[in-house]
Amino acid sequence: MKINDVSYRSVWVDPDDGWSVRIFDQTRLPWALDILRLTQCGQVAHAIRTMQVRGAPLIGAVAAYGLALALRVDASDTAMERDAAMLAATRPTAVNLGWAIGRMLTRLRLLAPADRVAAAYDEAGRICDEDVIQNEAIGRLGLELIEELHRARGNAAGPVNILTHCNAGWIATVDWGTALAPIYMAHDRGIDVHVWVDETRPRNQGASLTAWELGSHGVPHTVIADNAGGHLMQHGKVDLVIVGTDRVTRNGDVANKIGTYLKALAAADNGVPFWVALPSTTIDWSISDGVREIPIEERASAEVTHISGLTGAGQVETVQLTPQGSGAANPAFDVTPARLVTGLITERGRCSATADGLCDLFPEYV
Ligand SMILES: CSC[C@@H](O)[C@@H](O)C(=O)COP(=O)(O)O
Repeated sequence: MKINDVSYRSVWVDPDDGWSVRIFDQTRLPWALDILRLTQCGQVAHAIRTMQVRGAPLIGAVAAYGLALALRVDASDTAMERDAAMLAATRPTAVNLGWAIGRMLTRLRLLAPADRVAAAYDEAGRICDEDVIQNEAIGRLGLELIEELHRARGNAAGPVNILTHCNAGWIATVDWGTALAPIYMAHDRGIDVHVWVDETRPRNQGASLTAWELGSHGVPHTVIADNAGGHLMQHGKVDLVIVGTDRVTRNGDVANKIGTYLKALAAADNGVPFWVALPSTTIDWSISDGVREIPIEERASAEVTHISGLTGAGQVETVQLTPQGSGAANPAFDVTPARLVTGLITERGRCSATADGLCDLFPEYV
């Protein structure tokens, strides 16, 4: 995607030195566009844990480069296995992280230590390139959905109103995004779209990241408090919900940012289609029951008790919202049962959120 007419991916190898890894510091967006240079595996782990990089596909891609950085220091079997396990444990819910590390190890274990660094950069690059191709395909296939809705409503009916939660845009992936890819393509084709952006407490990925992305691309959008979606749906102001996901079970249960489940309930109650966009790297074929089997990340309570923003003087400031002594819990994801999901948009096509639907598209996993 472009920022100020310059094309970027959300992770890349520094072209000047050919080995260090560049990312945007997403904890500074939308207030500052800081590009970080990562030179050590430990820095990559820190970036993932502190959410300088976040979003399921992106943390997998960045962790892959983290392993390449680790191998530059020590490419022995013991060190490689240790560093891979450390990177894989940085965040528990998004399956893309374990998938990317597993794919790296599958290739690297076959090689002598001396051959591992070059192969690791090559494999991490492939993971990134494939992510871009998959997300572009999701964009095209999701665009058909928006076009169908647009045709059914007729041009005079005003914009197609789409609600999204958290940030499943290009900075949550290597490029394009998942939930936002169809929206970018619809907008680029001249379809009148408007996005309701859930603020997505506690870390506000909607208010800060999705709003920034959509604004930078010129897509009309409105930020809403997390609790507003149900009301808007009751009043016919949402035509479609599209969200991303961090892990989908083989029967179509969907883990995504905390609050997604409540949006799915409200959508079901109001007959609003609720679609989930994902690359196949987000499917966990080993589990079926999302509520029982998907590990849900519990993050620091300070993310709930405090909030950051820009002061009138242009400084980023963090302030406390809660009284001293009030405890806070911070489950970072929830699971939307498959029965509440209208369908899944993958790089191979759209399907129902069922084992049959997924297996028809991905027969190699039956
Ligand atoms: C294309 S990204 C899909 C999900 O990763 C996204 O919706 C999400 O929940 C991200 O959570 P985050 O905690 O910001 O990493």
